[in-house]
Amino acid sequence: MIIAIDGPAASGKGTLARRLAERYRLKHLDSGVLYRAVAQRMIDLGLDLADPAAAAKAAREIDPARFDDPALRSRRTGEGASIVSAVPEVRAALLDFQRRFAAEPPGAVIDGRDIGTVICPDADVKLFVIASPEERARRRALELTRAGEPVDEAAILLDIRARDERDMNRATAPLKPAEDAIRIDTTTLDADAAFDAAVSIIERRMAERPAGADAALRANA
Ligand SMILES: Nc1ncnc2c1ncn2[C@@H]1O[C@H](COP(=O)(O)OP(=O)(O)O)[C@@H](O)[C@H]1O
Ligand SMILES: Nc1ccn([C@@H]2O[C@H](COP(=O)(O)OP(=O)(O)O)[C@@H](O)[C@H]2O)c(=O)n1
Repeated sequence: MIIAIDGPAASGKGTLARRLAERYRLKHLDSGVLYRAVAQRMIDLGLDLADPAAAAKAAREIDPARFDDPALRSRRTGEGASIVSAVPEVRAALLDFQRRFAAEPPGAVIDGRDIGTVICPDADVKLFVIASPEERARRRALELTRAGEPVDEAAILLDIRARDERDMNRATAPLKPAEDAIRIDTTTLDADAAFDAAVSIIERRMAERPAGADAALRANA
């Protein structure tokens, strides 16, 4: 069973993905961490984030052991991730890792920008999670402040809008819903309500499928 969750920055994808992975006992991958790791490596080495060749090299050198590094969650690294993620060679270098992760049993919940469209086009369920830019800026500002990086919400809103623009308009794997994705607007939903909405979509999808197709998932849930 593969659940693909895409959507813009701070829409609540990761929170939802973690909870769904727990509920259905699937593995979880926050694919954004891969792009953040590329940007962080470049920042650590003092490289120019706008240099595509350097970004492609950094993408081949990232170390999964560092994915938990809190530095990856910083505002600067998130911005950097959005810049390096537009480089086709960076995306190509990170493709295998994600496909292998998805293919390993018992299946996975993966969140990002292109999971339902490029990484796992055959995912069993595709969700596209959105929220208004203002609400996303409020959430991200709160999150960064709690993590010890006090920020100005107005500046975060500008970051979010710039990131949406870059992510939606790049030539390779732009942020967009897959044709068969189901949207969840979390602007007025708290994390529990977003989770309930997702579970009912997944249960409905399972009920529509031929008997036995989701036996493993039912057994896990
Ligand atoms: N439905 C929600 N309502 C309010 N806050 C949320 C909701 N979902 C997530 N959050 C909070 O918003 C921030 C961004 O959520 P996250 O799941 O990391 O988003 P994304 O993975 O889309 O960037 C986190 O601090 C998280 O706790
Ligand atoms: N599957 C993905 C995941 C992230 N990304 C890029 O990586 C950046 C950081 O992703 P993220 O998911 O960690 O960002 P947030 O949504 O948590 O702010 C995004 O702005 C995208 O540009 C991507 O291009 N494709």
